[in-house]
Amino acid sequence: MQFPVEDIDADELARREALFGPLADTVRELIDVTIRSEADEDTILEAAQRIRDVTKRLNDRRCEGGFGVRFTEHGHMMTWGNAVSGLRNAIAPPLVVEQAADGGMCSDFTLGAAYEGPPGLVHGGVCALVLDQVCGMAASTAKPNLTGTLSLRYRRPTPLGPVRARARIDRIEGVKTFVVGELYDADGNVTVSAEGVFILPAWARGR
Ligand SMILES: CCCCCCCCCC(=O)SCCNC(=O)CCNC(=O)[C@H](O)C(C)(C)COP(=O)(O)OP(=O)(O)OC[C@H]1O[C@@H](n2cnc3c(N)ncnc32)[C@H](O)[C@@H]1OP(=O)(O)O
Repeated sequence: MQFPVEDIDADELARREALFGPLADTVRELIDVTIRSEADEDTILEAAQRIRDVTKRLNDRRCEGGFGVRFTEHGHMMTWGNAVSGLRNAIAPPLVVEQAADGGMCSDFTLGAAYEGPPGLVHGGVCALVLDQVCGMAASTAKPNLTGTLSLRYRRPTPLGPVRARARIDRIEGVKTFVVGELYDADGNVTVSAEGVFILPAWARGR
């Protein structure tokens, strides 16, 4: 696994964040309105053509593969392509994950129409996606741990709208970190609970 280091200082980092963050925000809005627009046919056809045109321009220069996990020379980690929290990923809700008072991880975010499964409810796979990330981050504060096993119990439906995710380490046994996590709806009810085993992979041991 490669973790490239980019030769950029704090000002250049801030410039790139201010450039690419709003682009992803705009595309995220576009995804939402693509699902929900009731505009007339001409408007939809024109929009599709204009989006094709600008996509072609953006495609002129791009990196190969995914964005990856990159670092600045000062050790700032850029996970900008991450499916859950990536600054440049319009598919990401995106989650801002913070350290909670209990030492675990916590995030408050909103899941709109793009994350729907049953009508008005968050897709079960999206619940798993979010919990994998937040549990993985709780497990990885010191070292990078990958998901080995993630078990979920869907206790009640998760309505689209404001959602909270929490996760904390339950125990550590050798290279295995056991994590528990939950999703909560806007009323504070637990909708999904998770138990995960996160593993320090063989290639990262001793580093
Ligand atoms: C850097 C920033 C991080 C931010 C967090 C991001 C969160 C995102 C989380 C993810 O999405 S990670 C991506 C999804 N996960 C993967 O792609 C993992 C794919 N699987 C692997 O790479 C390897 O199978 C794995 C690293 C999980 C284990 O391989 P190893 O060769 O390191 O395991 P090894 O055979 O040495 O076993 C070590 C211990 O783990 C146990 N183990 C291995 N695989 C397991 C498994 N799948 N589930 C539970 N336990 C497992 C194994 O029994 C053993 O237990 P003991 O120490 O008690 O003997």
